[in-house]
Order: sequence, then structure tokens, then C-alpha cells
Amino acid sequence: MRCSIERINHQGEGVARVGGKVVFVPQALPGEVVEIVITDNRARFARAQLVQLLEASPYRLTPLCPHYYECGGCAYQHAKYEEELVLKRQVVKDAIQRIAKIATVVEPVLSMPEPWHYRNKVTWHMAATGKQEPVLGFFREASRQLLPISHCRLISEKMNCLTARVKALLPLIQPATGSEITLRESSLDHSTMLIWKGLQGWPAPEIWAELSAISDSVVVIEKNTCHYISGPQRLLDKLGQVKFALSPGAFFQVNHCQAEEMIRLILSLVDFSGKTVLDAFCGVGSIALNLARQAERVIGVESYEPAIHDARSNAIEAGIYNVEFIHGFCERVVARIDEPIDVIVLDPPRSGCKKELIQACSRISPREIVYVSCNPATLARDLALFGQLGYRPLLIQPIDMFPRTYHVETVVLMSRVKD
Ligand SMILES: C[S@@+](CC[C@H](N)C(=O)[O-])C[C@H]1O[C@@H](n2cnc3c(N)ncnc32)[C@H](O)[C@@H]1O
Repeated sequence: MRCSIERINHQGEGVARVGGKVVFVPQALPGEVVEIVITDNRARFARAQLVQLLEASPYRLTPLCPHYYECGGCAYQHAKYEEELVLKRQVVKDAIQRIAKIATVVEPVLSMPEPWHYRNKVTWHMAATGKQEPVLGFFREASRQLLPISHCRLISEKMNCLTARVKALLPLIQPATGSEITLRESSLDHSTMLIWKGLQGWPAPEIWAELSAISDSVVVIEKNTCHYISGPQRLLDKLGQVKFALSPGAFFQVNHCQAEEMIRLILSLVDFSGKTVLDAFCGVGSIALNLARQAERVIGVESYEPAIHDARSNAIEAGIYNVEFIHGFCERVVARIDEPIDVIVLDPPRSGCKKELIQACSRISPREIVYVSCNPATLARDLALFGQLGYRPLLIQPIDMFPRTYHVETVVLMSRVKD
């Protein structure tokens, strides 16, 4: 069946219309004419496989990664980077118009100078395969099926080398199916941390010796408990003007170069001097501590306890004393805040903010809200509610935090409509 690709969806898939039905075609670009076969036919939409490219987009590229068409990680390797940025801007704009019903300007996406090898963290899934050697890789597109991979163009060459060494140890390690090894690399001194989850029994001492020779520190996480095998218990990194010690499970932006851009952007959007700022979903304090140098006072809220401990010690190490870090769920903690707040920064996970949190923010009634989102759909949903409560977006700035994948970060500055 032949069709024309009209646009892109939020997962970077081409969207066509066949006999009135919407059809999603992975790896197809707007303007292309393609031959497809339907692979999944539902009542309201269908999914298809691209079998032949009849008219190619001028932005089409041959993917560099040999695993691209099977791996669930990247979504834009078949497009030139300039086109990826145009399409991501459109995805953000579509979500805000369709879900939030706000017709507004979305700024061009802040691009990365070199959109490869940017990730400072990678999680390899592992499986035991009976008589054959155990394997390590990523999950296939939209499945939990493991695709063996030994090199990824999104992580640094150092992490690719460490991965090769871990892979060589798999016959000795004999990992359980479902276990995973995460590698994290510091952008400050390039030290590394290896985190192993899902052990099957406690490994022999020689396995620890081998892993400790690969990574500067080795940690096992079992049932939410960290066992520190060797090396420092925290990875030391830097963002903006502040150094951060990171617990093995604590969130830290994966793209250091673009995270620096994001911090610079937030600092340029609002004049924080003399203001009290609430940083909801503060993690180890990466935004809060960078703002604290300008603001009068910053309150951070975070539910992951090790991250809040990191945030407190990061503040002390940096000599920053005008911050307070509160452990708890934002939905509950923010509802109890009874002091005046001038600016709220929200940086929630992909699920966005719960309704009660947005209502609590509106009750606090700050003049400005900075919303950092990694999911345009939940961002748009939340902007709609903020709109009903009297906030309107002044600037919507996407940042390409995850080049070659369909993910896009967006920073929105909102202001209160009435005083
Ligand atoms: C996207 S990260 C942002 C972290 C931080 N702002 C940064 O840039 O490093 C979201 C953070 O929110 C935390 N979190 C998730 N749900 C939460 C909730 N309901 N209340 C408080 N923190 C939450 C996570 O543990 C994570 O650290």
C-alpha cells in the first residue's frame, strides 16, 4: 500500500492517512512517499512497516548505528540533525496547541554542537541464554526482548570501552535474566561508577576484583539497599558553578553540555535576586544550588531520600547556606508551605505534575513559575490547568537534551496574569 507522510508524531514516527484512518510509520519522514504494510490494525489507528521508499525526503540520512532499525533507543538517526530539530519543535507546538489549546510561539530548539556521545549514563540489560553465552544489550523497540549490543553512539567512547570489558566478563559473571548494569561517568574528572542490580546469589571475590579493575567504583543495589563494593560511594560531577556528589540511584541530567545550557537559560529568564524560590523535584539540588547564588533563599523538595542527603551535603561543600532541602512528596510538602514564595521551579518526571500540586502552586501564587519538562504531552496538560488558574506562558523553549531519540526537554516561563 502506498501513502504520503504528512507529519511526525511525538515518538518521531511518520503519520499518514489511509482511507481516513491514521497510520503510524516508524522511520518515515514528512514529505516522503512510501510503500507500507499494516502490522497492527486497530479501530482508530493502524501501525505499519515501511517496506519501500518511493520518494525520499531531502533530509533523509543513512543511520550510522547498525542496530538502529531494531533498537528502541534512537528515533531520528534516519534524519539530518537540522530536520530532527525542526520536527521536535513541531512536536512541542502540536502538543501545546492540541492538548493545552494555547496558540503560542514555540522557540527553535536549542541544539547541541555535536549530537553524539553525550550520555553520561547507560543501563545495559542482561540475560542468561541457556547453553550460549549470556548477553548484554538494550530492549528492542516497544518490547522487553533483549537486543545484543556492544557499542552505542549516544554514550562516550570511554563508556563504550568499559562496556566491552564488562561484556568480556559475562561468562564469569553469569548474570541473571532481568539483571542490569548501569555505568555513570563524571563530566568533571571522567571517573566512573558501575551499579549492578538484580544479583542471583553473592558473586565470588574474583568477580568483584575484575569489576573493580574496570570502574573507579562498584556498587550493588539490592532491594533499594546499596552495597558499596569498592571505590568512592558518590560520583563527583559539576553543573553550572556547583560541584555535586551523586548517590548511585540519584537523578542527574544525562547530557552535561545541554544541562549547562538549561541552567544558563533558567538564570537568564528570571531575576532571582532578593527572591524566595521553591525548587520542586530538586534531586541533588542541581537547579536549586545554582539559583541560590542569586536568590535570597531557596527551598528544595525531593522524594528520593539519598538525593536529598546529597543536596544537603552538596550545599555545605559549596558553602551555600541560604537553602533548605525538604524530603517528601511535592504534592504534600508544597501544600503545607505557608511562607511567601516569589518563584516556583518545577522539574517533574515524565508523568508531569499532579493536579493537587498545581493547585498548591496556584494557592502560593508566585509571580513566576519555571516549568522544566521532559514530556511535551504532560507539559501541555499541566499548562492547561495552570492557564485555568491564572498563569500564562511567556516563553516556551525546547532544548535538545536527548539528540537522535524522540525525547525533548522544554523550559517554560509562566507568569501570573493578575496581581
Ligand atoms: C526530572 S528529575 C529532576 C531533578 C533535578 N531538578 C535535576 O535537574 O537534577 C525529577 C526528580 O523528582 C523526584 N520525584 C519524583 N516524583 C516526586 C514527587 N512526587 N515528589 C518529590 N520528588 C519527586 C525524582 O526522584 C527526581 O529526582
